[in-house]
Amino acid sequence: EPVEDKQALLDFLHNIGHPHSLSWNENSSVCTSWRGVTCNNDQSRVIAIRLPGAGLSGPIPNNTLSRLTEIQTLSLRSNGITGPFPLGFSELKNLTYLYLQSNKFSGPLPSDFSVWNNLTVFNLSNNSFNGSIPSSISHLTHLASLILANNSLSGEIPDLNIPSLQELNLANNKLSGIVPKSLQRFPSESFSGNNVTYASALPPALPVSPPKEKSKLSEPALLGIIIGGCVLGFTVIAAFMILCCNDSGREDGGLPVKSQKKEVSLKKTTSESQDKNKMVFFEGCSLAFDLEDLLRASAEVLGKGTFGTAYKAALEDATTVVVKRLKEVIVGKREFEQQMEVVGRIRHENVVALRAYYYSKEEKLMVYDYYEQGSVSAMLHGKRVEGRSHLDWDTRLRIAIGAARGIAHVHTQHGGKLVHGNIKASNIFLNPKGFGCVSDIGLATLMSPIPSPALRSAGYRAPELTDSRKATHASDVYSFGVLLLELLTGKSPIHNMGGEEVVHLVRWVNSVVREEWTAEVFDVELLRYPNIEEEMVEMLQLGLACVVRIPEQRPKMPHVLTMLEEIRRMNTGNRPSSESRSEVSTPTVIAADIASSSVPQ
Ligand SMILES: Nc1ncnc2c1ncn2[C@@H]1O[C@H](COP(=O)(O)OP(=O)(O)OP(=O)(O)O)[C@@H](O)[C@H]1O
Repeated sequence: EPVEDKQALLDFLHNIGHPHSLSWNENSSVCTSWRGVTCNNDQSRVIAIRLPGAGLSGPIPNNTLSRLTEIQTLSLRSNGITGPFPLGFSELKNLTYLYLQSNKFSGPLPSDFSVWNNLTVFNLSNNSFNGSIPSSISHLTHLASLILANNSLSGEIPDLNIPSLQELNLANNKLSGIVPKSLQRFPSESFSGNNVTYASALPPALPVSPPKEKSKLSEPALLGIIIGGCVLGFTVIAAFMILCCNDSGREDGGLPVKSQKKEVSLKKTTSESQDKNKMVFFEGCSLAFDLEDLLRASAEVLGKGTFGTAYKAALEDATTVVVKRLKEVIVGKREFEQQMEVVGRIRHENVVALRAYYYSKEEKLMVYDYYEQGSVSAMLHGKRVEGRSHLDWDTRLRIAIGAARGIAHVHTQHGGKLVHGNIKASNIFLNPKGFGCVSDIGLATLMSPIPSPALRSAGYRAPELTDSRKATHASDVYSFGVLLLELLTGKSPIHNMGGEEVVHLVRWVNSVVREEWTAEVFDVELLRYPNIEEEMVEMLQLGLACVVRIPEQRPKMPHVLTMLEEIRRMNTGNRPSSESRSEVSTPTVIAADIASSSVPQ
């Protein structure tokens, strides 16, 4: 039990306005039963406080939360907290996520940023902070998100040279002067509602293209983004698991614990009229269940994705389905239903069938078939299960061809207007014939936009796509190209090469191909197969064509499919024997061809 942290929290609560409902019992364990408090694994320190919308009021009492020296996440958003920015927070050296938005803070922003070496998200929006934006913010070398919108900040925007910064919002303040060069890569909305101008002739809405990089990807920007992204992703998953396991009485639809084995119930603590909102089943669905069955089913969390949480649910008749509980659906019922009708009608062996959906104000569920083998991402990057072999070349080709067939089919739907919008290895499964099939179709347009680039989707998203809802056929092709590179290299779209350097797959492959070729680009697991270099190189060329920067220059999905099928024909029909191939080009030689033909990023 972290006794000192516990006392600091009690001192905090006793000295700030709070409703009766928020009471921490001194005699109970701070780590397991205090609402909004998370401890580290050995329960020796408090590492996160999350009290959003908890009804806190008045200033943050001095020398209370600042004693939580191991805290990483502090969320006090949407309360009625007044007074200045608590100076003691600047001493919290492990702080990574700070959410103080939507309170009544006033006075200047902090100016000492020397201790926050890990700060990744800094959100002070919707308060009454005034004074200028300190240039010392650029000491925050891991900052990915800086949100200071809707305050009364004035003066000029400092030249914030923070390469890791992905999201910036300074809108609706009293800022003036010129948007510094270092921040012109952000869209004009980041600065709207101020009196600022752009010095350069560049159109403000367009992000400034980054300077053409040289061969190696050593940009600190990427490093920051990725490390920030990884930390955030990790923390979100960890926090989610902790919430699932510990927080049984949540009001926000949290998942009551059933057992220690992460088995959860889908039933929400809130009740709602289920009569009006029935499960809608699609044709060909032999599943017989209603919402009650689904909510009663014993479920297991498969993972939390961009659009919500996926559960594996075992129905009483022993059928297993995947239930996706969507969050942040921004469209109304009608639009949601229309999209579901389009997606739910698709019956194709390379598209994961949407079996049913449920829509109500409080709950949006989608029901899919369950794929026991897991996703292509898990197959490629997951822990090697004893006895399970790695993905051989033929399987990878079948994954690519199947996924391409599925996506090409999706692109023909709804008068050619349907877009997948979220192609990535974790959304691709293997159908019974061992070919890829795609899931998660058409959800991006229904959900609130994912900040650009979404941490989870980073690496797959086409560079032109600033709003995740505006995906196009061409941006799908880009994401598919990344998938091809992933299958070829065995590397995640954003990965670490061993040292501290973080690599963006597309740029890395491009740079290797452009510079001096090494066969290293291919997954070492594939090198054990004889005579597949030519196919791999063809596929590499295709992948690189899909990920060119200019959307119009990317091939269309049917063409990509044809090319892949041709590669497979090479594979199954025309593959020369190992003897006759021995004098054929090595990857090194062939790569030179690619280098001269590929379009650089
Ligand atoms: N039909 C399914 N069968 C088996 N596993 C699934 C199925 N659908 C999703 N999963 C797995 O559940 C986990 C969570 O899926 P989910 O789709 O919510 O997140 P994601 O794929 O990581 O991101 P996104 O939300 O962007 O698709 C992933 O590991 C995914 O591969």
